[in-house]
Amino acid sequence: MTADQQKKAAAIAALEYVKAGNKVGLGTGSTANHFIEALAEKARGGFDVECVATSRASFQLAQSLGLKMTTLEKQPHLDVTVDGADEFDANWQLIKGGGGALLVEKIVATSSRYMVVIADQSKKVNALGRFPLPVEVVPFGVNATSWKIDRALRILDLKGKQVLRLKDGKPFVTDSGNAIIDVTIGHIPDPRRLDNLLKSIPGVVDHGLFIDICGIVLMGTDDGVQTFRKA
Ligand SMILES: O=C[C@H](O)[C@H](O)[C@H](O)COP(=O)(O)O
Repeated sequence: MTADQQKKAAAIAALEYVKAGNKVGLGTGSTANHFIEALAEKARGGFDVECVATSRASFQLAQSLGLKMTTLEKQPHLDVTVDGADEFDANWQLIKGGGGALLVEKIVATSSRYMVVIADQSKKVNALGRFPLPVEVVPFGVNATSWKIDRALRILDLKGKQVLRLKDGKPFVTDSGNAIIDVTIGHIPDPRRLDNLLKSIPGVVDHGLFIDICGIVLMGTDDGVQTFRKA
């Protein structure tokens, strides 16, 4: 199976976690797109759900496929969010934000009774940190914020190589109007502590560590979809 086929298999398996009448958070990215397509197909058959998207791209896709859309303002409590991830570990901790949607994804996921992550098997890691950690920052004072990120890493005896994310040669702008600094760290021994330290920096809006947010991971493999579920 290709990685994309694994993503699709996981996305289809996630349909089982959505019940008729549910308010559903729709993730962002190539894996989440498979889920949006699968859910839209089910909805065309009369399955009634209302969805909140985590990005403009997901909103457009979902709407174009006929899914009934709402907003978190109108529906602040969702039943389930289904989203992809850049990495997940054995404790259901994640790194997300490769597509730049981490802030809204985290708001939507934490407004849901539970979050289901769908992934191909390349996303499973022994320890978080192989994927550069996306940190969403306010554009004002970005160099000062970057220095404070460095200081936070040093407190944990970590070093990180920071790169301002670009798109078409210009700073990438998130749906919320912020910039992203991608921080290559390597093995993150204490993601929870890093989460707290980064969140305490003025100028950091949020970051891609999703700690204690996800309870179920569905991973596509060559032998079918494997379920990792928190007890
Ligand atoms: O910002 C983007 C999201 O966090 C994505 O869910 C994540 O990057 C995984 O994307 P993909 O499913 O395309 O690998």
